[in-house]
Amino acid sequence: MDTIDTIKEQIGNNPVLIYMKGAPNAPQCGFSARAVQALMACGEKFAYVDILQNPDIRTELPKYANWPTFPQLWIDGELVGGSDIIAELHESGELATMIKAVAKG
Ligand SMILES: N[C@@H](CCC(=O)N[C@@H](CS)C(=O)NCC(=O)O)C(=O)O
Repeated sequence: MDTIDTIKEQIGNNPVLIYMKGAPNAPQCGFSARAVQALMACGEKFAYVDILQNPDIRTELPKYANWPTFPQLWIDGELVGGSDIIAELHESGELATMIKAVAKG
């Protein structure tokens, strides 16, 4: 499978998905750490892809998403944004609402 197909499958199969550096319990970048903390605070399950372990995705996703950096949060197949947007949505309470809506189908 080529990298873009892999990305499409990941985004399509996981209602809440974060592309990040490292893992949620061991983030390898402050931006990823901040983003994943906000996600964990919402209390729902989410999927992640460690782009440091997947260099092809690190190269291809920014072009596919038209978003240059990581982390990237995808909810219900749509790009939400990076750590700045995630932090804003978390502070306003919208992040939990968005995630709970998807988690409950
Ligand atoms: N303001 C950005 C900061 C994210 C950022 O600058 N990420 C950098 C450093 S982790 C990045 O992904 N660079 C490209 C790369 O490392 O492939 C956000 O809101 O997410």
